[in-house]
Amino acid sequence: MGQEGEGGASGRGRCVGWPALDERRGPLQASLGTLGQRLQPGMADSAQAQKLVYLVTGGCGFLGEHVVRMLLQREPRLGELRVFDRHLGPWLEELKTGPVRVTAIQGDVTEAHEVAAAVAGAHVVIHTAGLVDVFGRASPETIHEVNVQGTRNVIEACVQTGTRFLVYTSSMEVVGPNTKGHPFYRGNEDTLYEAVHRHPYPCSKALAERLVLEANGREVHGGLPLVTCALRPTGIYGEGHQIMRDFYRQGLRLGGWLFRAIPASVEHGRVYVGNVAWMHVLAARELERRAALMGGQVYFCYDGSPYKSYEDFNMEFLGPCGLQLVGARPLLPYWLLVFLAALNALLQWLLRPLVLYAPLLNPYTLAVANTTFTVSTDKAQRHFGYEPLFSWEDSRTRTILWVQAAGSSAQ
Ligand SMILES: NC(=O)C1=CN([C@@H]2O[C@H](COP(=O)(O)OP(=O)(O)OC[C@H]3O[C@@H](n4cnc5c(N)ncnc54)[C@H](O)[C@@H]3O)[C@@H](O)[C@H]2O)C=CC1
Ligand SMILES: C[C@H](CCCC(C)(C)O)[C@H]1CC[C@H]2[C@@H]3[C@H](O)CC4=CC(=O)CC[C@]4(C)[C@H]3CC[C@]12C
Repeated sequence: MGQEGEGGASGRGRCVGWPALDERRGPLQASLGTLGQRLQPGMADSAQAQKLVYLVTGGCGFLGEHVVRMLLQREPRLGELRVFDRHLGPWLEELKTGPVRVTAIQGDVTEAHEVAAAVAGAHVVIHTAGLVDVFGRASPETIHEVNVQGTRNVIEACVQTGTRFLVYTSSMEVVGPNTKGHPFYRGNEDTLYEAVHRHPYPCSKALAERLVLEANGREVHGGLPLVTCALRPTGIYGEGHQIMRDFYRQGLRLGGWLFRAIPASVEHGRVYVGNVAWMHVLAARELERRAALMGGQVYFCYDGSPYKSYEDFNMEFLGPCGLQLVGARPLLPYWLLVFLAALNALLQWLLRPLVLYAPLLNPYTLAVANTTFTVSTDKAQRHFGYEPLFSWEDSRTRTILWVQAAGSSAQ
């Protein structure tokens, strides 16, 4: 296991009301058969020029697409790129004409045999697939199944087939904000914080992250050790960010106005998607060479994005697109927001048999938006030489251009 991060913001908090890890064992072991004997990949004995097979799960999602494109642009050792997702994007077709073999695999991470087939023969797995739901769209069981059991299936597939390097997309949410609303101010991977989760999403990410870190050092098929690490993005923004697009459309519907709900003093950690993708690519590349240092470690994702409240940060992009945020202070008292959030939760529960009611405001999203959570760390730089690829100015410009295009295409 790793040498850093013990006892700090390690995400080994409590998931209130959730099953312990060992209660759900995956069926992969049984279903694999002789799959693991087909290929025995390992970068340790690879010649310098050997081309590598990468697998990106969730490769058609917001982050996954950026990871896929980043690998194609910036990973010279890439020989084949497997993109695994439940829903494949049409944009994948254009990538198939390039020099690197791109294999699109439609599959479900909860299906152990599908994961095993995709992993077999891969040198590196970047596991970004996940169910990102803090709005109550999916059931807690489904979130657990995809995020925890899906991750377990990925780990078991690596072990069975001999894949040695696994990078997991975790989340800041494995640390907090916690249910008590304690601020996490410019914290790092070692900052002490009481991680207590009640919501299914952070619970599932925390459990999955633990699985990944505990799998570090396990012997994979062929006898070599598995090397794993977890990256924890804060709130990701950039091209493809659906919530940003939704806020833009909402603002347009309201005649160009958005109304402040959260005090400007509440700082929220944000990181540009291109930099998060770059961090994944670098971590995956360096895992072999720096296995002793990086194995079993967690890294927050960070870049030069400014510390601001969630709404003020969004205005960095929505402002240049013509929207205005009304109010230097929240227009509604906080108790009223709490009441409205609770009302939304009640309505969601009452209406569930008839219709899915899943507004942005609920007790959980309000608590997250209203709690300071920012990171300040250089661990990724120290461990694997990460420097942001995109400056804040680049990230901002790229995001503005995307919001403008995405917003106008909806009109
Ligand atoms: N969006 C954010 O601000 C943050 C996201 N993350 C993590 O980053 C990862 C990617 O998130 P996003 O790109 O934002 O979400 P996304 O929803 O855009 O992408 C997730 C992808 O996973 C795929 N997927 C979902 N269930 C699957 C299944 N059962 N089998 C196969 N594929 C499946 C989806 O089809 C989708 O393409 C997730 O693991 C999430 O927890 C972490 C921190 C912040
Ligand atoms: C939707 C929230 C903002 C609405 C607040 C309102 C209704 C008062 O205007 C978003 C505020 C913070 C976001 C979350 C945060 O960025 C951390 C996340 C990490 C993840 O791993 C997944 C996404 C998210 C939970 C993100 C979701 C939207 C917010 C709650």
